[in-house]
Amino acid sequence: MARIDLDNIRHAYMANPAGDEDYALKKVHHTFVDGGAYALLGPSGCGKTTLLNIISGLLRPSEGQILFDKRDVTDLPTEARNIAQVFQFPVVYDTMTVYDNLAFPLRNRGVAEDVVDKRVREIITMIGLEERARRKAQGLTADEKQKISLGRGLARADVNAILFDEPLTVIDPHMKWELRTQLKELHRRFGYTMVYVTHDQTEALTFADNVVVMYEGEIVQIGTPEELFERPRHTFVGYFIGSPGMNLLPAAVDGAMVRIGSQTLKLPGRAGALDAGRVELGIRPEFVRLGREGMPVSITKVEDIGRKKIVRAELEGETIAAVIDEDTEVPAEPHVVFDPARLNLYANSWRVELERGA
Ligand SMILES: Nc1ncnc2c1ncn2[C@@H]1O[C@H](COP(=O)(O)OP(=O)(O)OP(=O)(O)O)[C@@H](O)[C@H]1O
Repeated sequence: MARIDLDNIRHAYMANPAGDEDYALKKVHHTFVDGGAYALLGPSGCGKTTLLNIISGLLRPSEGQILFDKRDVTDLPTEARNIAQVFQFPVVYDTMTVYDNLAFPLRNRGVAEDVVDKRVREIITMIGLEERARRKAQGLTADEKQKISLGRGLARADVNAILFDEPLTVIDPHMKWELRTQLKELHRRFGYTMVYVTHDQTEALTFADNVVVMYEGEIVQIGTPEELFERPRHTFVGYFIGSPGMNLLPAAVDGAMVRIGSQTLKLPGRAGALDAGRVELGIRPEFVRLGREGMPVSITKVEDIGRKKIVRAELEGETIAAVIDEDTEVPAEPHVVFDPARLNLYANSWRVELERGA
């Protein structure tokens, strides 16, 4: 498998792009390490497929270079990049059996038949199609056909990378979970470099060690699920990851103190000089404590979500959410306290590193 370097990539679909807004990818400069499992996560239109197509060679970037193990492949077509791809909808040979479909990429490379057989049997078990092995793909359900596509993508161990573009869209919800778990297990066993496009945060967070969050043509953060939860680098990551997303409140900051409306709180460190612009305080709903002390709020809604409750409230004219245990009582005169260690500060949407020990 290979390390993939995206070296100052930009892409515009239009001729003669002028400003940043004309680029579907504004600037991407990142490395996918050899053997890493990455999920590209973001809302529709943020540039995930564009980036994946640049890696696979379906698209040549307007600017920048793409390197596989430090070798420039920017001008190489897909066939010359030695990658496996799994798309959103099944790509199978209807007249071939399930077994032959899975064997195809291996036989194509002249792999010995006994090796082919061992590998195909392994994959057929993984995708749960043992009983269909000798049947023609024609007549199988869309779900089963997509499992074959997925299996074909995993058949060869000598590819540089395996790229997945929303591969589980047509798979039923229960099987989705199972296939995701198996993909993760295969990654652990064989150390593939995998890039997996999805707009579903559960899918991204359960599949990948590293989640690449994209927003408006940029990578705003690459991190483990924990990092994205605890230290979102950008306000978009804060509210896109998590359910409900991070509370973001307009704020004014002075050293280690931050003001929201008439309330003043202490930050876990000092903020250096900030450029003028929008300053926001971020706190995850899980770290908002509801009780009789702290900042007064008025409650607008309480939703039961099983073992927890989501409380929606107004604080200093802003709407916030708190996630509390189901048996926590909502007091008559409610107040909230923010866990000071969990406060994040944002200037113009980007996280401000606080100077600790101040
Ligand atoms: N062939 C194309 N020609 C012109 N514009 C395009 C083309 N393909 C994509 N775009 C535009 O580029 C931007 C990024 O699209 P892209 O398909 O990469 O996003 P995405 O994150 O994969 O979205 P989705 O999840 O909906 O597939 C969008 O504004 C889209 O309209």
